[in-house]
Amino acid sequence: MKVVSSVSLPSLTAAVTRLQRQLDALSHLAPGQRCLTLSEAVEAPPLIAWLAAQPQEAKIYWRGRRNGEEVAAIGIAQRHRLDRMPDADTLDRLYRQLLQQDGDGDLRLYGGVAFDPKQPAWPEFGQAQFVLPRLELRRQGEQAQLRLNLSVHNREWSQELSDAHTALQAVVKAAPLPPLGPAHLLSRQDTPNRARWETLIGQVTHPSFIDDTPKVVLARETRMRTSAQPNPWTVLHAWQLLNPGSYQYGFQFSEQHTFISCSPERLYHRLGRELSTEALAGTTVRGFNEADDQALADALLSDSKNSHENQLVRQHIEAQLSPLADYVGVEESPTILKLNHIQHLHRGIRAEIKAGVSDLQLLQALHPTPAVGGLPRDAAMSFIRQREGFDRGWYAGACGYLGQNESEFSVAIRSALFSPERITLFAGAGIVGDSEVEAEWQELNNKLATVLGILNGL
Ligand SMILES: C=C(O[C@H]1C=CC=C(C(=O)O)[C@@H]1O)C(=O)O
Ligand SMILES: [Mg+2]
Repeated sequence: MKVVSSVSLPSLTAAVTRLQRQLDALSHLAPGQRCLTLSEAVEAPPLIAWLAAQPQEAKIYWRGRRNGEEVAAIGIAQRHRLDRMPDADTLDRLYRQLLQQDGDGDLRLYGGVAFDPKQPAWPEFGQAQFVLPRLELRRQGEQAQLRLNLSVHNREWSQELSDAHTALQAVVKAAPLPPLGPAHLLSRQDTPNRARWETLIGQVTHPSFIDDTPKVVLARETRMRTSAQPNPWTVLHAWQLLNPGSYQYGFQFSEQHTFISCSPERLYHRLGRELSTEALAGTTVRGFNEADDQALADALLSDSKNSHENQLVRQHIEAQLSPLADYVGVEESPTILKLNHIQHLHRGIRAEIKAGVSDLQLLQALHPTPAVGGLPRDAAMSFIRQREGFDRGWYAGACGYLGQNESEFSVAIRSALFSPERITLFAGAGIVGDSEVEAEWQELNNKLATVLGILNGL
């Protein structure tokens, strides 16, 4: 029989006080140790609302697709920002050094890498940025932990203790999320526009191109100006309610710019040497009723263009993982992954990676997959870089966290960047030989429908 504890969890304020006491008792760090985490059980507030209310930068929200774990993190104990993509050896050294610092084995660096290291980086985000947050609220069901991370990376221990005190003192209670409206759309600009899209599809599907480059995922940037800027955390919250089975995350390194995503796509999840990834490509809309919805799903499963889109992703992932793994297994028949407005073809892929293979090797092997880049990777990336007409930045990049025993990354599609002057939305579609201009343009619109619905509700 399960014994239900009658002892209630401490409030956030009480947990902060307890952490302050733990901090007071810490005058030194054990020799050789570089990081330390203090933690307290806590009765979790609504995490996004708590995060939105905090005065401290940076703010990170993460909710994985797997087990409902939710994280809200604030402040920075360590920041690793790369403005140019360093070579693999430098990255590998940095990564191993970071993970060696791990005190309780559960330290996580949250962040992301851009889609294309050869495109100009988004200011504030960089080509890659990972942070060890100062404070993390991790919630799993009713259980939550408030974690305070301390680090002596590039600094004195006494300074670190004093900064940690300041961060604890600045924590405030959750407040209701600011409402979305009222606001209205002032302007909208699509890059590429419809005419340019037609040209690009013509170039990609031309026999002389497609024979060597069977798939290019072309994307569109939609810039919108509204009469009042909605709070990005309120938008993320509304989005997550509509797609509860997707990854949900947000990165705000300063108050100016916030990148949010409600992505259905996993790049990979690694637990020890067990790896789980997927081929997610091929799209149709949802039906108005159950019969309609099933008919659309059946049509998607038997459609040759969409099957081809998915197969190319699957084959590439399998080939990329094989040299790094003792075993790779792929679901032969795709299944349907249903979202609020659209449905996708999905193939689960599992692997047991070889001992010693690092997350950076995995990131380099898997990212970007042909679900967002194309095939062959270099030719498709070069086409996108030269012709698409905007910098993808973190859209279609990889966002998540690195840990010693466990790491997880999502592909940052279905995403939006909030800037002082505008909101930028992104959507892409896999272009293959049988692609049709209008159908692929509609697919972009379908992929934006959920977030546009939220923003139109302003
Ligand atoms: C590139 C995107 O979606 C990818 C993921 C799923 C299905 C896709 C498709 O059917 O084209 C795309 O490959 C995006 O949403 O921006
Ligand atoms: Mg498609």
